Amino acid sequence: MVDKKLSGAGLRGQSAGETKLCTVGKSGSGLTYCGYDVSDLADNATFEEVAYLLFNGELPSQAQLAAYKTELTAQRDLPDALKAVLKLIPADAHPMDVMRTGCSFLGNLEPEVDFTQQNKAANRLLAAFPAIMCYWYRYSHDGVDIDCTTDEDSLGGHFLKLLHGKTPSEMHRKVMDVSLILYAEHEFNASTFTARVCASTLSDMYSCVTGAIGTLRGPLHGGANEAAMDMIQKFSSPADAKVQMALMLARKEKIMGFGHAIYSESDPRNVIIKTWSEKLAHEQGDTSLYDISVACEEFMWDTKKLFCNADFFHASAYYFMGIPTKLFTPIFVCSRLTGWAAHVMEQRSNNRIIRPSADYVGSEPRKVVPISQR
Ligand SMILES: CC(=O)SCCNC(=O)CCNC(=O)[C@H](O)C(C)(C)COP(=O)(O)OP(=O)(O)OC[C@H]1O[C@@H](n2cnc3c(N)ncnc32)[C@H](O)[C@@H]1OP(=O)(O)O
Ligand SMILES: O=C([O-])CC(=O)C(=O)O
Repeated sequence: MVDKKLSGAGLRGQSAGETKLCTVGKSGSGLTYCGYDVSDLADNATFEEVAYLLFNGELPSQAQLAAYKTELTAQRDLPDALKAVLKLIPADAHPMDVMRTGCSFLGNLEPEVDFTQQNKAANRLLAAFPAIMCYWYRYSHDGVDIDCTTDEDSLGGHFLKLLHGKTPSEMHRKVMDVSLILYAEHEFNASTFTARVCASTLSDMYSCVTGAIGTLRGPLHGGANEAAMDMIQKFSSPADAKVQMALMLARKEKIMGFGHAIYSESDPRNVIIKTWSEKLAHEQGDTSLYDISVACEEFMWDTKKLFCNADFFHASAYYFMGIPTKLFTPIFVCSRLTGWAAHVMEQRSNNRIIRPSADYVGSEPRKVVPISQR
């Protein structure tokens, strides 16, 4: 086997197509959606505006946003047949498997019959994902058959109310909204590339998204926010974090929530969610988990020059809002659905089946020896 880095393993550094949707790490850092800096969007737009931007290429006017939100709000409830399926999934199932099944099953009930329905299918999934996650969670964990509609205006607020059964604070609504914006789109990351490969065969939207969910599930990708949470909860103090992490590195373990395939200097989403994590820590009057997280960040930079990616401070931020760890990656799904669907639409608009080649490193040509002689 040749050296992974020299051989271009993981297609690193190779262009696999064009996109108008996003730039990532152009100068070591930096993230833009359709030309807008992500920090500008996080400060001055809502997640629904970002979803509209990714699907339409432009930010909405006031009237367009109002119409879009009305459309989304009307589609939040789930069909009874889907609720019945979600009720069958046990409490110890992984919620990403629930999301995958929920997406796939909805595709059976409301198929995307042809590509003129692509926006309809994408918006339906966007509106329904919080309920798919929370309906299953509340039924399997609390035995409650929740109402899948709420009076919350934003998707983030809607999710929090479904989960906690009470009206979220203004600050929690804002943090959810920012989080959904930060996770919305990221060029040809592994899950989006999965969706584009699937789209390139002219498959349907639900298949593209179902495949992408499976790819996001892994701890080297979206699953890192859960893995980071599991790790920081094991540390008793900032000093302990540094000792434990040194031991992990000595054992050649990966530290989840650090490093990135594209950014070389920093992940611009980190500073934004870190700021909110700190505010949430102060709001709830216990900064110990935030302090431990900061110690992890300092240690990884000092010892390995590795920086936090988007996932690391999302862990503590979600924790401070009372979100169970196992739902962290499904929230990523609720957001990244917008990027996936936008890429599916872009792929379809100028399609050629994605089919790279492989360098063959197997046996020389040989003949089949009859089974009795092997
Ligand atoms: C939203 C997202 O999906 S962001 C990514 C979320 N994933 C994680 O946080 C998982 C932890 N991080 C990682 O596994 C990696 O950094 C990835 C998967 C994100 C990127 O992988 P790659 O592009 O292959 O990493 P890269 O080639 O830059 O690694 C360089 C070196 O740093 C090491 N390294 C990279 N990240 C880490 C880490 N988190 N912990 C310890 N070592 C690391 C690699 O093992 C490699 O070491 P080596 O030269 O001795 O082999
Ligand atoms: O781009 C990547 O490889 C991973 C990532 O940060 C994301 O998908 O948000």
